[in-house]
Amino acid sequence: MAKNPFPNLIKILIIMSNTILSKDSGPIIPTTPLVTFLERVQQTALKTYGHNKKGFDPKLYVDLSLKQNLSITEKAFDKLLINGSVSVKEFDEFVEKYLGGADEDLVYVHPVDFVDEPQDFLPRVKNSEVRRWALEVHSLWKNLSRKVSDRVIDRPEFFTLLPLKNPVIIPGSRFREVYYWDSYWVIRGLLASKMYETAKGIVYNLISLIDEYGHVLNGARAYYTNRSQPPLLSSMVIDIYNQTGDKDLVLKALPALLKEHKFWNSGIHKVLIEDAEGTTHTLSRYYAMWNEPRPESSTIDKETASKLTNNCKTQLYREIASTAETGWDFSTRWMRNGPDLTTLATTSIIPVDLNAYILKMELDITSLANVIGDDITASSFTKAFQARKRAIDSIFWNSDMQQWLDYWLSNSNESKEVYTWNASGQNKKVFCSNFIPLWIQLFNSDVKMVDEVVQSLQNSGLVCPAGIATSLTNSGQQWDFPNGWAPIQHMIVEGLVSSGSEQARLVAEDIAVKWIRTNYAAYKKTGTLHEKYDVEKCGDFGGGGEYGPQTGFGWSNGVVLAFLEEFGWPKDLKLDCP
Ligand SMILES: OC[C@H]1O[C@H](O[C@H]2O[C@H](CO)[C@@H](O)[C@H](O)[C@H]2O)[C@H](O)[C@@H](O)[C@@H]1O
Repeated sequence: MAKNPFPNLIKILIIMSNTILSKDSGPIIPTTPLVTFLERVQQTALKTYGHNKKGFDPKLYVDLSLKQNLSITEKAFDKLLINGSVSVKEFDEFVEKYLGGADEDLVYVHPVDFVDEPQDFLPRVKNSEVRRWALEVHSLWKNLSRKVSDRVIDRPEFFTLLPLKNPVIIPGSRFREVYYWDSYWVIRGLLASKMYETAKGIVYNLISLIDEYGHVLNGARAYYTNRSQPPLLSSMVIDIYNQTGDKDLVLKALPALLKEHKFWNSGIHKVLIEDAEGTTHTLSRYYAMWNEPRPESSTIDKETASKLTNNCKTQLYREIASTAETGWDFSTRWMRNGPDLTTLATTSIIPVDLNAYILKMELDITSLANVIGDDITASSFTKAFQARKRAIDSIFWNSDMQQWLDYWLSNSNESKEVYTWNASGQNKKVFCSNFIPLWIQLFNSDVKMVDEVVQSLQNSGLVCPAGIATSLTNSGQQWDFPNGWAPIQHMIVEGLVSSGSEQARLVAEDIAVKWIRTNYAAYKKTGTLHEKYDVEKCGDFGGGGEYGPQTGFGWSNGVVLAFLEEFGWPKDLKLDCP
């Protein structure tokens, strides 16, 4: 990674954070003075524009940069606010004079390995219309490719963007920086596009974040240092290795993956739970190191918490940030009383998908250690994945429902070091995450069992004309029906394919076709793939996301290309929705 904007400060603050305990007794990683200042600008913008500014996006303000030193800028800002409020004209003039635009820190870069038609591109796609469209999707990588501008490298303290060394692929729209778990599907697509250098560069960037912060950040911004996102780095590394055979990547990635594994299996992320047979298991949960409003959504979080007491506010802010760590921000999946956002209880849940991802990480670390002949690591991680397999079977599996269910930790257990499993702790509500273990060979090698789980998926109501929905609850939240529509269905599909069950493969292909068609419909309407869809009607998507029209969505590109690579396209099938 390039120069650290705050040389030793971040390290000192992280060390201090281990000892600072807030009222809700979790650790905190303090944010930077620049983020705190820009949050003030954000609050003032909302107050100044009021409801006159359509589509007010709080994130825009913490993505602005400084034109001169923070102290000079803050002085000018304080002077502006001397009477408590400011006119729209004065505020606009201040922003113009002192702050740089939100899109000036990452600049366009042509990906070095992009060619219009890669050799051996999607060999299974024979249908000429689909091939033409797939090449257009492939060319969308160019729209989403960025590198950190020279100004950020020269003056990192003026920016909230973190100075990553290699180019990145961004999700698009208001998400102007690289994101952790989005990068997994982006890389799957880049591999289909044969863009190996771009894919490796992204992985090296994520590794540099582990070197610097001990975990992969939610995204590459100073305000994301206090949380991670679903841990999929090992999957990115193994997928790239399987296609390129690059051992150097493995050598560089392995130490970082070991550090990341520790992050998810120690401190607040680690949970001990004793099952019905008296065996104690170690599992992991999401838990952000933050208990204030998320800087990028501060005005929204304050509004959400406005009716609570101060103690409850602190707790809610922790839950909100922890939910952002899940990647599913927000969903009734994390609420005690959906759709009431103030009842978020993410830190009290042991999630199925997180533990499946960590088991996958353990399997990947074992394989990667074998590649470089590190027998000690391979053998200790073999034990680790076997133990987590037993834990997942014991804590999450529900044989009546034939799926794996999130486990809710009971309040009455809170003061104990080891929680006690109780059948009533399993959340019986259906989410697509209940089927994520299928992605992993240890859970998909028994064809009879896979067929039963597939049956339960098909009966669940989650399989819609647009693919697999995230939940069955219509809460208005982004990760609930009918908005919730997750790229993680790619993992379910991949698991069904690798199970070897004929029936499962047919179901997988059907889901992939639905998903591709929906994205095609979105593309025809907007010239880009879309983040959100109406799961009830293939292709009739709802409204262009929360914050206006999208300009691309990296993970959708990735999943479309990965599905086309696996299944090709049936010759006479139409791309349009039926
Ligand atoms: O700005 C609010 C939140 O935005 C992000 O979450 C959403 O977009 C991400 C980028 O595509 C995606 O990874 C995530 O799953 C989405 O819910 C961000 O990750 C949150 O931390 C942030 O608070």
